[in-house]
Amino acid sequence: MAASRHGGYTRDRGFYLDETRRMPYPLRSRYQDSYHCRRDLRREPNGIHNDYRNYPHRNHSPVTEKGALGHEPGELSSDSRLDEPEPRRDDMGKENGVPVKTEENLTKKRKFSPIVWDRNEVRQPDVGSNRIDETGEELSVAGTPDRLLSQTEPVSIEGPDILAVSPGHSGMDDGEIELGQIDEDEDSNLVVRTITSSRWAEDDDMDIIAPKKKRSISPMQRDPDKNVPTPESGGVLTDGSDRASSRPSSSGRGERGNDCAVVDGEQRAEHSDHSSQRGKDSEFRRDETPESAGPPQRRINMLQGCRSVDEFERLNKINEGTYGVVYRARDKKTGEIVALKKVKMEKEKEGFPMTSLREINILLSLNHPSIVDVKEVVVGSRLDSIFMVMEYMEHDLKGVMETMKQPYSQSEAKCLMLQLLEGVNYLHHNWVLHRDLKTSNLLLDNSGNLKLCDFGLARQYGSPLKPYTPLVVTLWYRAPELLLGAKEYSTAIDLWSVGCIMAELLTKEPLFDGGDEKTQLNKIFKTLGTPDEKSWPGYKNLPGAKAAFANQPYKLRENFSRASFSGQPTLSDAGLDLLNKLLTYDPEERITAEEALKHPWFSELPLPKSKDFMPTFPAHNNKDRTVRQSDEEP
Ligand SMILES: Nc1ncnc2c1ncn2[C@@H]1O[C@H](COP(=O)(O)OP(=O)(O)OP(=O)(O)O)[C@@H](O)[C@H]1O
Repeated sequence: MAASRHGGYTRDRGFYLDETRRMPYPLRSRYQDSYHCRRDLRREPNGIHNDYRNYPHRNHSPVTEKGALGHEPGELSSDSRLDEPEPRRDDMGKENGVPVKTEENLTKKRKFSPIVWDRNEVRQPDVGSNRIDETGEELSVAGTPDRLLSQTEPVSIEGPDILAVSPGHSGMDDGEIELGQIDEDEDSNLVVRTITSSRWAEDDDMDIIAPKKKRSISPMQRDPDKNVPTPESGGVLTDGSDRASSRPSSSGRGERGNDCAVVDGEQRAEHSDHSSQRGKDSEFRRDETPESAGPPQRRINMLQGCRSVDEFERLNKINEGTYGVVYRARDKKTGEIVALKKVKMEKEKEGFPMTSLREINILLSLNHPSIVDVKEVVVGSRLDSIFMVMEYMEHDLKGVMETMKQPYSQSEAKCLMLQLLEGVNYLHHNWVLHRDLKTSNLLLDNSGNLKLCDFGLARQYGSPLKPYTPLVVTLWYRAPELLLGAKEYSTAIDLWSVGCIMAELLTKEPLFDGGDEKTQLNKIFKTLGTPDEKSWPGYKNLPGAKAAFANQPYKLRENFSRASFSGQPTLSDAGLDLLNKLLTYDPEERITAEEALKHPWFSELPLPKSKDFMPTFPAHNNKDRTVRQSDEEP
């Protein structure tokens, strides 16, 4: 496969990255110390990557007279973004001795993100049989042969070691979180990984989590050609020193303990302080995002010592999705209102559902204001059910838009889009594809915060590459490459969904609301024009492109031609440009989240509305009513 804008993998060179920015933070910090370090990485004295200076708001000129330039109430003032003292820059273009991103080296930077592709041939192990691992220990393999391909395939949880989840990293790949999963390395050696062999798990931690069965696999699986650790190869931890340095901050994070959820109080406090501070600030400041602080290091022993769900008073059912029922609940001890997502287990005969395990692991490893926070995992009173305790958000975007009379204005849409893109950018920088971005998976609170939820389809990606199903992403938000059966896909699929969401914010109508895949494609082509080899090189080779589609012209502009409620155009030319870039057919050419955040639409008038001035909505269905057992389990 040739080099790609969104990633690269060749048989000869294996998976390669041109920039360490695509690596999970611990990986990145390690690489920044090595010769792989890129010139354009800004590195703070504490080793944390920080690229806030490229935040779009920083580039536009100050507005001196608020309101005179047509600001809507609550729009961000440019002045406030220029308050921070500029660091000293020396002759070599370094700030405080650190190379700095400049327009020049930014444009030179190659844009790579790892690509995910399907492999047609997957050698499957004898499932159900036991295997001998490298240590000579017999390992039991649970699950079914096609579990690597299945999103919903449950795996059995067996033994004390696999009750432990060590999610304190951004780079948990399936090989690590899927218990008892067989992984296939480049040399076709089958390796059984357990959760405790996560690349962030330290030996001593493993002793605590799994004192009886310590299964060792090589913690550093390297790309065979480049000798480079990759997310899916599970490699970061080569030795103790690497381990130490791979953690963005070792201070107090991931302290071991016997509690179910060992969350460092200081870090948690930092996060909530941070969130509330962000709520107060009327601007987005890239330098404040926890992205720069790296993912938290948390460790959960899922069943041992977990709090019981009885410690929460269930107030009302919020919603029921495919994978779980979500309740609003009150922590009896602290009085805190939380969301409890009950993991659906009824249909799972063979153990804990994979999607839920994946969601819990991924959410626990992430830490960003635009990603819903999972506080802990609790168990049902009969120990037969699992609940995720999440921060409570009053609304989801889908519900809110159903009640709105008018669509969001441009400045409101910009406020939401920035938060959405920040979240997606954070995910992609941490090698996570969400794969199910849609309005019902975007939570809103009455302080103007937007957060991504539902990571049931999310997964880590990287190398060695594994087969991923194209049947991801709810139809309306599904990228054309998935609809046309592309065998490889990457971060670009999430950006397509973001484009659909952007259009929906501004029109209040789903952009492409097909009832089946063919209709969905037809609706896309009707608006964006039918793709061809010129607009999308390689299009003709896609399995679905063999079908004859009528030749349609491009007419996206028409969707936004009418004036908005406020008399302004629903979408400016710059806004249309961003939308076009998000809805670009060729995934290689589709804009990345990082690029989108710098798009001029965000810095032109009307400026993004401050969160403080975003519309609020009455909480629906929130009349406190304790949910009885009969409500919960019919
Ligand atoms: N933390 C939260 N606070 C408030 N409401 C929430 C929260 N998490 C989820 N919800 C509500 O529950 C709904 C379903 O949640 P979620 O999408 O996580 O479940 P799911 O079973 O994975 O859904 P899906 O069928 O979309 O896959 C959301 O659309 C939202 O309305």
